[in-house]
Amino acid sequence: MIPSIIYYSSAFAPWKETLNSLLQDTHYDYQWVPFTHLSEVPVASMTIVHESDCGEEDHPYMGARKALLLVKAWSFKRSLQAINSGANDCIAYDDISRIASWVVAEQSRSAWQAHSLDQPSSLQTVLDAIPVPIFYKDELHIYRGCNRYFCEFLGLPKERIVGHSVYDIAPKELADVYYEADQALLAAGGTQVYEASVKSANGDLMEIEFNKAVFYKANGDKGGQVGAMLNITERNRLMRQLDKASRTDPLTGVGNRREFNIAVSVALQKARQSLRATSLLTIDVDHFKSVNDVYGHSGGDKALKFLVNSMLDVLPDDGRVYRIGGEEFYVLLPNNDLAEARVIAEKIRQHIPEQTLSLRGGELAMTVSIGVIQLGTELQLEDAYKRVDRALYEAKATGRNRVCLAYYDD
Ligand SMILES: Nc1nc2c(ncn2[C@@H]2O[C@H](COP(=O)(O)OP(=O)(O)OP(=O)(O)O)[C@@H](O)[C@H]2O)c(=O)[nH]1
Repeated sequence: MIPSIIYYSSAFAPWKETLNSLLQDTHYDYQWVPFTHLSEVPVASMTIVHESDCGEEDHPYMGARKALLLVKAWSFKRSLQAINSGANDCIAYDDISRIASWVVAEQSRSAWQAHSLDQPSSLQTVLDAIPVPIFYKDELHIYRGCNRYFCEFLGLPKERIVGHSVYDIAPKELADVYYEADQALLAAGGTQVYEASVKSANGDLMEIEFNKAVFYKANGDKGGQVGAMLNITERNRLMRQLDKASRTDPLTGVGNRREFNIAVSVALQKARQSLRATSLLTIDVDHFKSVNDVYGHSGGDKALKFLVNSMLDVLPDDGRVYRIGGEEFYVLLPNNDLAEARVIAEKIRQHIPEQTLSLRGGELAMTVSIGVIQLGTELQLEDAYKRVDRALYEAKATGRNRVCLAYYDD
């Protein structure tokens, strides 16, 4: 017969021989192994630990090691406290006959458990068929089951997971985080959904959506929690890609009106905090229709891209260009007042005609008309857009290739 191993902590050593002689009357063989810290003891072992050898940091390890806690002064309250902390049972250290019956009962229970774990269940087959890592833990945070994908995700065989605490399968820093989250969910009950970055067994960093729920025993007590880990890395990547596309002008690569609306709101908020002024230029290409007429639509497209690059040449580092309409652009200057914005607008106006683009059919040089306004609060934005449009119209009406300023007092 294979001897059953009993792990024991040092303060119990003087009582070991007395217990051993009692156990000799049973039909079992026992092997004794001393330990100094519970984490050294293999999971699912029979463990006898004296309270003087056990601190609070050992509690997460107790449940997975079927720890019998021996106490100096036994009371029902003390026993309950120990069991709630993860101990399998709690007995007075000198109550040797009770300790002996615990050892025998535990040994026979383990044999039954091992037997039932070997039996495949239909629930396990269902879990294994779901292509998402799934696990369940009892109220002491011990893994009681998981599916094939959970094992693959962790890169561990099932025997290394089931019956183990999170401290047995994850580094302590991570285990502390999981343990705390599990405790919070168990205390609150119900369900919990959150996203976290997790490293899989092959080292890939994945974005995971954890869906967890507390389950209850037949008597209504909390039994533990189940968790499913949805890999949302690809979904999030696509969402980020879609979001970027929805804010970008595909022709020129600069932001569109949607991106501008977000940017102007952020700029005004920052400007209020830093007491800096923010200004806006609205820029429209002069006689752009004739560019299309002469060089064709694709020539016009090239001209628009070229124009954006020419504007960027002379913008301050924090200035941003947005394409608002066909050949109309906004330039947001988050740290410039009206006077500074006017200087920048003039630079753009002069710089653009100096740039020539070679197109099939000839060399193209363009001019632009520009309206300039210093922005007020977010509430005044609609009014500001109207006013700066009027300034642009004035630039067009008074000969084009001009900069006109907009004010609030007209
Ligand atoms: N190639 C090209 N042309 C565009 C695009 N979007 C708008 N347009 C053209 O831009 C031209 C705008 O013409 P108008 O609004 O009449 O203005 P304009 O000719 O620039 O004249 P002013 O603004 O009055 O100086 C039209 O011919 C549009 O077809 C685009 O994405 N690509």
